[in-house]
Amino acid sequence: MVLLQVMYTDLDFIATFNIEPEVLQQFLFEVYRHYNNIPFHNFKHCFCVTQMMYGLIWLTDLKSKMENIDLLIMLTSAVCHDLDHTGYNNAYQINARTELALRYNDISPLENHHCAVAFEILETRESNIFRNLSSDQYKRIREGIIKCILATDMTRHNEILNKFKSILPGFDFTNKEHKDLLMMVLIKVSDISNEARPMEVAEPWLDCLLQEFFNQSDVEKLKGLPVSPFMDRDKVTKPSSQIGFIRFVLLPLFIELANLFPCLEQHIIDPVRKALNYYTEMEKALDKEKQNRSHSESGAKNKEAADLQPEASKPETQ
Ligand SMILES: Nc1nc2c(ncn2[C@@H]2O[C@@H]3COP(=O)(O)O[C@H]3[C@H]2O)c(=O)[nH]1
Ligand SMILES: [Zn+2]
Repeated sequence: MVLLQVMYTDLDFIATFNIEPEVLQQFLFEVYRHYNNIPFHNFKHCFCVTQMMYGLIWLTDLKSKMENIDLLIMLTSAVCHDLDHTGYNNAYQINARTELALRYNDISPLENHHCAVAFEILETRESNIFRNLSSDQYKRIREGIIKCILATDMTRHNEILNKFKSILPGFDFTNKEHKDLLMMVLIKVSDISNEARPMEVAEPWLDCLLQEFFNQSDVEKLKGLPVSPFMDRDKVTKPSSQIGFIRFVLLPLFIELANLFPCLEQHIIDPVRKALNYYTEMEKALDKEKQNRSHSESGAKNKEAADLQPEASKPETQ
């Protein structure tokens, strides 16, 4: 929590937006309290995503390209983006007809909820870090945070990526539509950036994600609900989960962002390519192990069959 405070201070938010330190502390404490103790979507995930956003802001020198209020929107969106996640994704919410799905009519139920919880925290004066801003500024921040948090729904991934691609050739930091899309891409990149971290950090995060996935699919099986194949413990392995995700989701997104900010190539694309190699090797090793196992199993079966044959029909041994 202290480190998050440092990020707000470091980016000059405290001074620019007149945020009192006790209010920031109270806000961050409320945020902390509203993350659940679940394997993946917990406060540590919130911290990692915020830290990545903070790192990206500095690496791309966004301070010189965007207004401070936009940076405040991005960092606060990262902090709040998974508030009160219960460990069950939107597909589950919709299929199980949970309270959230009913409340939000199946439209990004989780993301709508994360955002609503954020603004509930901000409704309390003691934890409202925006309380010294004008109503126009508050309005702009609210609109921005809603846009950013709702952009983290992965069912909108292609829509957002394609729009971003289409504006990239003439990207203009003074164009609101362009800036909004960049902010959405930045939170998306931060949200799914674990594989850009060192392997010792990334792999345990994958274990946590799979634990949450498997838990969901176990419950879905018990309740007779549809099970997503990428969450099924009988179908998924670590490499099978990561190879497709890195190839078809991470790299295409990260490459577009690096088109705008070439310095990111070394920071986010190189490590992700390394991770892809790592999981490809792991896949090969698993395949080999599987082959060996099936060979030895079929060898054992043959031997069993041979042992069951009558003496006369057994092959001659020398
Ligand atoms: N397979 C895989 N999925 C991921 C990884 N990181 C994030 N995701 C998925 O991307 C989603 C982003 O939004 P959520 O946090 O709701 O849930 C996340 C996961 O479903 C990863 O490293 N591997
Ligand atoms: Zn997240």
